[in-house]
Amino acid sequence: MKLEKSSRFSACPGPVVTIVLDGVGISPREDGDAVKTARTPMLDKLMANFPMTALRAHGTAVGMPSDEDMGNSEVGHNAIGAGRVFAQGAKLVAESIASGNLWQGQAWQEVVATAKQGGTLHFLGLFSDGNVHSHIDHLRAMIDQAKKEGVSKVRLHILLDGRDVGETSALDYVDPFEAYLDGLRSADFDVAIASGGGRMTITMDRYEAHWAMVQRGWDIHVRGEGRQFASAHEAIVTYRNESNVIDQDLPGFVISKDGKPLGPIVDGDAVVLFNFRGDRAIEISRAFTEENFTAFARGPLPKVTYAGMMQYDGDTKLPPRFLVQPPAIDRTMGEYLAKNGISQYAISETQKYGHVTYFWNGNRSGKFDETLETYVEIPSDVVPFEQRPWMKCAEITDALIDAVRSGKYRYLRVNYANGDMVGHTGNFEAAVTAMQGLDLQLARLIPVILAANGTAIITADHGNADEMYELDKKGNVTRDAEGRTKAKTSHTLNPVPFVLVSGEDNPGYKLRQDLAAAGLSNIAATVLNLLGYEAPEDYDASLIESV
Ligand SMILES: O=C(O)[C@H](O)COP(=O)(O)O
Ligand SMILES: [Mn+2]
Ligand SMILES: [Mn+2]
Repeated sequence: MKLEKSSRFSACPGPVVTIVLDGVGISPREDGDAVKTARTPMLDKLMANFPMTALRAHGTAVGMPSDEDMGNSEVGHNAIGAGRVFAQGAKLVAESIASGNLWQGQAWQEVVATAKQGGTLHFLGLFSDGNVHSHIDHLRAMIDQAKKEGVSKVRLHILLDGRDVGETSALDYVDPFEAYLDGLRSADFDVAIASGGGRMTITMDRYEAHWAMVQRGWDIHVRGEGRQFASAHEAIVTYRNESNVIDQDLPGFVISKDGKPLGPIVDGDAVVLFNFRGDRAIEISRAFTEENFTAFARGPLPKVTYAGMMQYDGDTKLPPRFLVQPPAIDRTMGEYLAKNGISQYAISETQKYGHVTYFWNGNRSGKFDETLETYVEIPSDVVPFEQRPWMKCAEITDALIDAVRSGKYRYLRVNYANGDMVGHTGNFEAAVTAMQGLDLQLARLIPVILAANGTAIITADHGNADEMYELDKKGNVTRDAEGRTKAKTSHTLNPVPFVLVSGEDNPGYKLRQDLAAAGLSNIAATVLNLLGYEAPEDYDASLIESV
């Protein structure tokens, strides 16, 4: 894994810093664009005065099945870190189902065998077609197949989305699905929704930001302990009437009959977590599989056959049993740098910490080199982010400035969560404030990088805050008769900025103009060139050429 010194590019005399503004895309319109609406004098100045281009960050450019698929943090950071595009979970699972390979795999066969020995087969996961963490079609295919293979009892534990899909769309998924289940149910096939809740209140925490969420999910799905309803539909309607929250924040519920939960998880059952993306699947998978588990009081651990849709962590091999082989992301830029003795620093706050470490390194939670790499996590607030739209961007910047000034690191990277985490709340004013808070930090950080003779790359992993209102099919903001807009909480299909900021008048390179559809996977080669190396042959092209 030796990197060749470049004969075309001289190494940047100071540190190279990649700044990922999570969820900050470039929208073609002004309406509902919190990025343009925000007063961001620093970002504006940088975009106007330094070489800039727009990068594709969605669809096939990041390994998603189609260009209708928005980008997300996993596929975006994977592409940035690996310098190549890998077919991603969404695509691999769909293919594995279409080809039938999934059913041939040992994991599926063990799951089915467990259920056929008298256990219940449970499916747990994000219940939408967002295609970020999961897809409801994969769930359907597995239920159909389980029935075909003679499984007699299936229970579903559904996490309501409202974050990768419309903010109040839960019933658009639940109602047709109940009708589909009605059609499947027979004397020898018993299938029902057993529990659920909003994805941001139960089960799908990430990076250990808030274990209490996972504990609530555990109690609801596994122990059947929670407020009882006759159906998921009833739970959703009741909660919506009681409090004005969007789907992702709906409280958990247990479906019961005569006071008895319909599907607690017990010894001898099989459990499939049908999310393919790992960040929000790891904690609950640990709860199901770790013998010595201390994150919360789990109670007795039911002896189940547990399978993830994928293996979520390539370093810890979690979970050991999984249905589809994850993308084989290898030879990431982080690994190359580590193996060539180049020091690295990565920082974010908890909510995005794994994005600049685990996703960046091809879904591996460890380091390549303990001595050459420093990873810093600033603890995130545990509050709704519309209440703290600045999040931890100032604290991150404090630490990053120290790291740049220390002179210890050749390559640094940071993820600022604001555009994305506040974008997901659907609160336009908060998203504007988030961008303004971020701009203050760029105004502190950039001069420090330039004073160290460094180069900064400002970019993003996908859009979010750039489109805070739902659009119609023609791409115009939807307004009702009173002119009211509908909040959009999900990511966008927009490209993202790539701004190359350096203090040198003649840095010896310029942006290439001949790359037709450059995307996030072109960043890694660019970074290696800026550090004075040629990129590995199979990396996607660099965005710069020497002059
Ligand atoms: O997990 C989430 O919060 C959303 O589904 C996707 O957001 P991210 O891809 O930016 O993390
Ligand atoms: Mn993101
Ligand atoms: Mn996001």
